[in-house]
Amino acid sequence: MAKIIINHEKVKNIEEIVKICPFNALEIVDNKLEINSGCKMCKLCVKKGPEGVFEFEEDQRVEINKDEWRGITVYVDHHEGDIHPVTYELIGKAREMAAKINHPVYCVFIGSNIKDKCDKLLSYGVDEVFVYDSEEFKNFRIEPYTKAVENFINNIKPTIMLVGGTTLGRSLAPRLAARFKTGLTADCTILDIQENTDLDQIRPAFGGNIMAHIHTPNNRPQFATVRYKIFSAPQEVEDPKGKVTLCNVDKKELISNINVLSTKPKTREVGLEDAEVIIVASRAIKKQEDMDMIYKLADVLDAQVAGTRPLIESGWIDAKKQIGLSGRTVKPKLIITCGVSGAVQFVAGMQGSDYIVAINQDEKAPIFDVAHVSLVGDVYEIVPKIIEKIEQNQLEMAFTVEE
Ligand SMILES: Cc1cc2nc3c(=O)[nH]c(=O)nc-3n(C[C@H](O)[C@H](O)[C@H](O)COP(=O)(O)OP(=O)(O)OC[C@H]3O[C@@H](n4cnc5c(N)ncnc54)[C@H](O)[C@@H]3O)c2cc1C
Repeated sequence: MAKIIINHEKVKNIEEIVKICPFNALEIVDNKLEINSGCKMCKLCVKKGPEGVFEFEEDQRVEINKDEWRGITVYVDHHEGDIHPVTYELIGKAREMAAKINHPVYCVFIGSNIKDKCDKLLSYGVDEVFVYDSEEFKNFRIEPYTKAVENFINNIKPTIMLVGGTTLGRSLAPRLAARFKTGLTADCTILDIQENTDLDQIRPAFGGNIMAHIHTPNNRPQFATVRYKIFSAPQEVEDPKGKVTLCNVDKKELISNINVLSTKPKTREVGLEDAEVIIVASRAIKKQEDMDMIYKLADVLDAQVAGTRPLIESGWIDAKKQIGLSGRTVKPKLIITCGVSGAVQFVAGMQGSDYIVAINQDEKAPIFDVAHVSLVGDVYEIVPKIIEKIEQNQLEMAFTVEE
């Protein structure tokens, strides 16, 4: 890591020097100039400070041998052996990338009494599942789980680690990346691989206004988290050939400061992510009472109702029903957007939907760029017409007439 060094013997006017830093990272401690944790490494002090006081020192970069790191690994996210579907989606992406560089696909599976759950992973075409099955892993506790994955990485040296962007994954992946002093890109929306095994990690940045392309060229493994429903689960293979390898970590290494006294299962809500049909309300809906029209449409299509951020902010819809960059990512079979403009931050959360029907009175609305069916007109006229047609059992007509 790079650092900034202070040559104290060259410091003359200490009060003036501390003013240089716009982040207040320079301070006087016991009459001595110090750099605190507010330092952003902007190097302004080096450029603007008195000559010779500050020096920027970059560590010598140690070249890694990329050939020593083989395999794309998916961390198996589960609760008591019940595997989270994001795991299968990541296996699909891992297989696709592994085929390009001729690497194997691995899973690392940590828990208690989980050995017999490996068949499902193998059925998705995984080459090898590394299982850490022990009483110590009964409940997720960050320290022992980190230790097990650390053990796996040290032994197998995978070039990539893919982790679901779940509550658990978001806790585990950064800790591991820090332990291996390597990069982690959170919430990737696109992943690809280069011939030299560098991972192309693409995700929206700066409020969704740009797509950042991130690489980790000098470190291994490369960590990425991906939210549920970004990728699709692959087809199961007919004749799985992968194998299961049991692994162990010395119990002395599995010390935790967390003692789980009891656990209470939370009843799983059917979230937006699971909906097959979604109706999206937007700022085009003028009054809260008008939401009845949206709920009616949802009712006849057996759909869930979601909203754009302004609607959530108005309090008309629960925050869990927000679609987009700062909300949920969905991939339903059908999504009908009612007056949504199609801001990038919204589209980022739904563009993978199978069939997108968009209603907007502005024919230039960006939502039409991703829509399969574009209905240009007033949402207050079109939605009742769709409801009427569906009630008359003319679902297909509802769209073809207005197309
Ligand atoms: C960091 C950041 C994160 C964000 N995250 C999210 C997010 O997760 N989700 C999200 O939704 N937004 C998010 N936003 C906000 C986003 O930029 C947009 O402001 C928002 O999506 C717009 O919502 P809207 O389409 O309802 O409203 P508007 O953009 O105001 O669009 C209203 C649309 O309604 C149409 N219209 C009006 N009346 C009618 C009518 N009678 N019939 C038909 N059409 C009509 C108009 O033509 C217009 O296109 C985020 C913004 C930032 C900066």
